[in-house]
Amino acid sequence: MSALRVSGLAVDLGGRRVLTDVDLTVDRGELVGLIGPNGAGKTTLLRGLMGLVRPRAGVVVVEGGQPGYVPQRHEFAWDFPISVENVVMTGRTGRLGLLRRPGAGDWRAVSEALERVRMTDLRTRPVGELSGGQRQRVLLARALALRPSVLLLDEPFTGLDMPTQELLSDLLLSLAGEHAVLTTTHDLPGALHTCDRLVLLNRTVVAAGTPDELRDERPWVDTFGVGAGSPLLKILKAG
Ligand SMILES: Nc1ncnc2c1ncn2[C@@H]1O[C@H](COP(=O)(O)OP(=O)(O)OP(=O)(O)O)[C@@H](O)[C@H]1O
Repeated sequence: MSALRVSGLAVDLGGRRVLTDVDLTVDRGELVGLIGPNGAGKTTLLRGLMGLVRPRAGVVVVEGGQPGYVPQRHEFAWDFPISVENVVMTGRTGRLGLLRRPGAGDWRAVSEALERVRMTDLRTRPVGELSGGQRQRVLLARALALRPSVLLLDEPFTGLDMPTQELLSDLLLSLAGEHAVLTTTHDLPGALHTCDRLVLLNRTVVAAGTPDELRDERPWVDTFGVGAGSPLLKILKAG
């Protein structure tokens, strides 16, 4: 049984159909890349899987109930005066409720999550002082603090330098050992190199498969609407 199962998902925003008839699965042990042009509905799909937008139709089944969610970095208020470990604790506030103080078990989950992303040394640092790569790891730890089976990440590589991207992609690969990981990305070469499977999305799933199974140009042309000489297709050939 897949850790994440989506079937027939449709989402309307502002009176317009943004996603239609989306089917996908992600198994524990898989790192799956969600790829598509700007406006394809990638973020909307992740938000639909999180229950942040109400689907018009379809079924979403998530092992363990709630996925861990890593939003785009710019969506987080980094200038708020709060330490790394307290940001990671907010990943559990849904569990805590408003009136209960964090208990030993909550702090243990936070410590484990910080250890997993190798941020323990910086746990008391104000988040406003962190680099982009460190911030990305804090958001990942915040998602891990819930100990989810399914991890959803929205463009985690954007704005990171190459070595930091490589570190993060190694981290995601190792997390995929114990989780089902679905990540949106515009880094096509990175996705072809790293992901177990790719899902090409443009309002619906145009194609899905391993990078090897997606060597053919057709689904990429259909997804991105590019012409024959497009650099995107050259990346595909080079990969
Ligand atoms: N709150 C909203 N109200 C109405 N339309 C919206 C809303 N949020 C997003 N949309 C529209 O839904 C479509 C999908 O947007 P979404 O952000 O999911 O795309 P995306 O694939 O994540 O794009 P990008 O790669 O640019 O991040 C776009 O046409 C966008 O304009």
